[in-house]
Amino acid sequence: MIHVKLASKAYDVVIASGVRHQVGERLATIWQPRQVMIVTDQNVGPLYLADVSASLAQHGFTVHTTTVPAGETSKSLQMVEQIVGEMAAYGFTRQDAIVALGGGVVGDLTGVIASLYMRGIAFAQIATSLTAQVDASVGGKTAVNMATVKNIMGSFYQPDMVLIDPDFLQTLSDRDLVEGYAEVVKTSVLAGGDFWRLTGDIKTVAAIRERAETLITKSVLYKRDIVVADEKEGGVRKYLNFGHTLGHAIELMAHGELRHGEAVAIGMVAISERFEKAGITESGITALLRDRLVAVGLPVASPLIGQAAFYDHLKNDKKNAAGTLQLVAISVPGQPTIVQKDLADMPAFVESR
Ligand SMILES: NC(=O)c1ccc[n+]([C@@H]2O[C@H](COP(=O)([O-])OP(=O)(O)OC[C@H]3O[C@@H](n4cnc5c(N)ncnc54)[C@H](O)[C@@H]3O)[C@@H](O)[C@H]2O)c1
Ligand SMILES: O=C(O)C(=O)C[C@@H](O)[C@H](O)[C@H](O)COP(=O)(O)O
Ligand SMILES: [Zn+2]
Repeated sequence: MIHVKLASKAYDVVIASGVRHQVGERLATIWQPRQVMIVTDQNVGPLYLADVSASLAQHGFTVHTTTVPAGETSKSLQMVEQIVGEMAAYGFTRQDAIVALGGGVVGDLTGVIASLYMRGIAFAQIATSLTAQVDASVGGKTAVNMATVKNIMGSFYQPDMVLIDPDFLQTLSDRDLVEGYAEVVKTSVLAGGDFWRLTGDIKTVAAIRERAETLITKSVLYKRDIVVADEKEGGVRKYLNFGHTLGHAIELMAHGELRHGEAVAIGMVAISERFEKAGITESGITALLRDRLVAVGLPVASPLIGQAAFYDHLKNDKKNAAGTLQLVAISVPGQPTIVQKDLADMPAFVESR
């Protein structure tokens, strides 16, 4: 159990094999009986929705469910409106609750609805993908997309509880597992030390599966400490965006061909390469980073980088202030830093490797 204690709110992240069968009893420790809307997707629902619904019903909750199409397109305002409409039709009030059962897409979407419905209702995350378990379910970033801008609408809205069962990963495809592992590598290079050494030992997809619980725990602990220090990304939380400024541009330009973590893998290597050339990242770090990603089959390059549309997307980065981007660089593993760069200078910087 990892406790997240923020100024405004505190909650537990429970990481335990089998916790997927205890959803009702866990949530009954923090919530009175009430209506609960479970949001899931078309892949996760058939596998786990019946069990989770039954567990909640056994503990006195009145359960409703809604299932969205799997994939990034469900992170839309239209989906928010549809589910808010369903909740209103069931008579959900401020005393009721919403539960995300799925990966990062379902978690981000459900978080937006939780923060908007009657200006905010109780919210829990049951994280089923590696991305959700190591990153998305913790820290309260919620968001939906426009076709041309990633995560453009959202909020900081913390869950009341996060349940992470590593056994969910048994049904996750290798591609989706490896995508989540990109965020693990991100966190390990930010953290340095033992965590960075651990990802250096992982050479196969099987090894990710074998070490999943350790990787989840280390990732959540690191993210917890960052979020507690800086909930709303005024300072150190920006580090969690390593690889994302370029990664989000690549993800959008790939029109669904690349998963979030795959684009972040490309983004991390691209930015690290440029900062190494500029002498900000110690020589040799990019190769170490690239090797870890390549070992498990992640992409590390893309012809999309440097195309005209690529520079257009950079201006939508949330770390853009008055035309100056704040880019995350790694000096050495364990020592991230922010480097300011004018948007106008980005083409030269990107061409500089
Ligand atoms: N809020 C945050 O801090 C944060 C952090 C990282 C990523 N994200 C967001 O998360 C999203 C990516 O998350 P994701 O990689 O989980 O994508 P996803 O939610 O689309 O899940 C990936 C695929 O795996 C399936 N799936 C999930 N769990 C499964 C299971 N146990 N068994 C079988 N199939 C399963 C899903 O149906 C989907 O097809 C992106 O939108 C990204 O922007 C948010
Ligand atoms: O929790 C955070 O803070 C992160 O930046 C985690 C990222 O992995 C995640 O992809 C996040 O959604 C990116 O947020 P954005 O602010 O760049 O939209
Ligand atoms: Zn991410």
